[in-house]
Order: sequence, then structure tokens, then C-alpha cells
Amino acid sequence: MSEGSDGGESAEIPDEAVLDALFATIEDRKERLPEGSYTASLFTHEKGENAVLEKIGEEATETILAAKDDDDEELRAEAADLVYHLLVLFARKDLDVADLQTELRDRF
Ligand SMILES: N=c1c2ncn([C@@H]3O[C@H](COP(=O)(O)OP(=O)(O)OP(=O)(O)O)[C@@H](O)[C@H]3O)c2ncn1[C@@H]1O[C@H](COP(=O)(O)O)[C@@H](O)[C@H]1O
Repeated sequence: MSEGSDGGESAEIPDEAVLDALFATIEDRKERLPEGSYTASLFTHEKGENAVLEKIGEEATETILAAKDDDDEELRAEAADLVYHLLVLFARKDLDVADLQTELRDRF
């Protein structure tokens, strides 16, 4: 995994801005398609959208298994993988973090 679009200063990102910063990095990879970027590979994969959909399925399964194992460290890591791949799907669909936040806020 390479550095984010801000040059790797992730420790300076406040918790509440992490999803926006990650999504900005994903959008950057989508636009520039840099060599060696895993994120970029999800936008150029020969399977098309199925590449990220399959990863979401895998990460969801791994999240469930971590929960069943009562392995909180693994659960945190797999849940992060799942959220990251969901955000890549959002970027593919021209949706963004604000769309997700609006959907969740409207449920309060
Ligand atoms: N948050 C993530 C992130 N989470 C998970 N992943 C990748 O998602 C993949 C998860 O796949 P698996 O768990 O199945 O692990 P694997 O053994 O590598 O599996 P395969 O990919 O080989 O199938 C791994 O390659 C992880 O590196 C991520 N890749 C990138 N990011 C973010 O995206 C930014 C840009 O990264 P690049 O795309 O590398 O430029 C990074 O700085 C991060 O902030």
C-alpha cells in the first residue's frame, strides 16, 4: 500500500476527516491511474466493476469470520478493508462520502 495523495501525512488527519481524506485519495487514483497503485488497479481491472464487487464479498466474509472468532484486532482490520472497498465502489459509481453521510443522517 502506498502513501495517500497528501504525501503520507496521515497522522495529521483528524479522525472525523479520515473518510474524506481516504476518498480524496481514491478519487486521485481514479483520475491519475498511477502505476503500482492497488486502488488504480481496481478501476482498470479486466473484470470491470466485478473486481471491486468480489473484494467487497471477500472482505465482508472475512469480517464475519473475525467477529465469529472474537478476534477484535482482525475485525478492525477486515472492517477497514471492507469500508475502503465500499468507497472504491462509490467512486466507480460517481457517488461520494457525502452521499453515504446523508443517507445515514436521514435515518436519525
Ligand atoms: N485503505 C486502503 C486499503 N485497504 C485495503 N487495501 C488493499 O486491499 C487489498 C485487500 O486484499 P486482501 O485482504 O485480499 O489481501 P491480499 O492478500 O493483498 O489479496 P489480493 O489483493 O492479492 O487478492 C490489499 O492489497 C490491501 O493493500 C487498501 N489499499 C489502499 N488503501 C488506501 O488507499 C491509498 C492509496 O493506495 P494505493 O492504491 O496503493 O495508491 C493508501 O494510502 C490507503 O490509504
